[in-house]
Parts: sequence; structure tokens; C-alpha cells
Amino acid sequence: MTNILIVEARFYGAIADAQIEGARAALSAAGATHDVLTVPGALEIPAAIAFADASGNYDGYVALGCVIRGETYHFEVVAGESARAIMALTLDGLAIGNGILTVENEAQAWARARQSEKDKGGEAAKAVLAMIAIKAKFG
Ligand SMILES: Nc1c(NC[C@H](O)[C@H](O)[C@H](O)CO)[nH]c(=O)[nH]c1=O
Ligand SMILES: CC(=O)[C@@H](O)COP(=O)(O)O
Repeated sequence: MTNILIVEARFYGAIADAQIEGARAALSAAGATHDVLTVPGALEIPAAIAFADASGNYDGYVALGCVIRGETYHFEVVAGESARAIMALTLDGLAIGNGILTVENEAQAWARARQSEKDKGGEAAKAVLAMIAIKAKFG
């Protein structure tokens, strides 16, 4: 049984609630089990995944969060560094679906958070399941 850890950054709680619905629906449809771990913000997601991976309990991870541009360069730091660190973990052999939204405003976030044609949470869940299969194919 494939077991996934969803690591959700709840910086924007209502958006996080919508995102996780799509991820959960996709994982359930695929017959995968999952746990949920909550972190404060997107910058904490990569370390939380690394910490959890040490347990050996998970076949893969779904990263969920929402980074909305503000007035300062901090958007680039949070959006860029969370993505870079997640990519580094994948290159270390972890299967991770990155569903962290990096958007200009809340409207763009909502258009991608709910289960709709732009369901990034569901997309990230499907991506990690695909990568688990690819990883298994090559041993
Ligand atoms: N501005 C956003 C943040 N900022 C917080 C950081 O992610 C981090 O928690 C803090 O710097 C402490 O280490 N996080 C988001 O997820 N989304 C944002 O829009
Ligand atoms: C992405 C962020 O860190 C952002 O929400 C912070 O807003 P600001 O750049 O106005 O401090």
C-alpha cells in the first residue's frame, strides 16, 4: 500500500483547506493512504519532508502551500527557496509532488486551490504517485 505524507503550509489557512481537498481526493482515488503534517510556511516544507523521510514511513510526499507576492523581495525568497529545496530533495531520490502556489494575489490562488481544472493539489498528488512508479521501475 502506497503511503504518502502531505506537508501543508498553513500560511493562508482557508486556501490550505481547499488545496488539501484536491490532494486527498487524488490520493484516495489511487488507493493510496496518507498522513498530513502542518508547518507554518512554505519555507518549512523542505525540512519537514527531510525530517519525516528519516522515519522510513512514506513512499512520497505532497508539498502544499500558497505564496502570495507582497511588497518586498521576500516573495522571491519564499517561492524560490522552497521550490529549490524541494527540487534538491527530489534529486536526492525522494518522490515529491510540489503543489505550492506562487501567485500575485488571492484570486489567482483560489483559481488554483479548489478541485477544478487548475487543481494544483490534485496535480501534485498525481505527480508524486507517478514518480513513485518511475522510481520503482528503475529500482
Ligand atoms: N509570505 C509567505 C510565507 N512566509 C513565511 C515563510 O514561509 C516562513 O514561515 C517564515 O519565513 C519563517 O521561517 N509563507 C508562505 O507559505 N506564504 C507566504 O505568502
Ligand atoms: C511572500 C511573502 O513573504 C509576502 O507575503 C510578504 O509580504 P511583504 O513582502 O509585503 O512583507
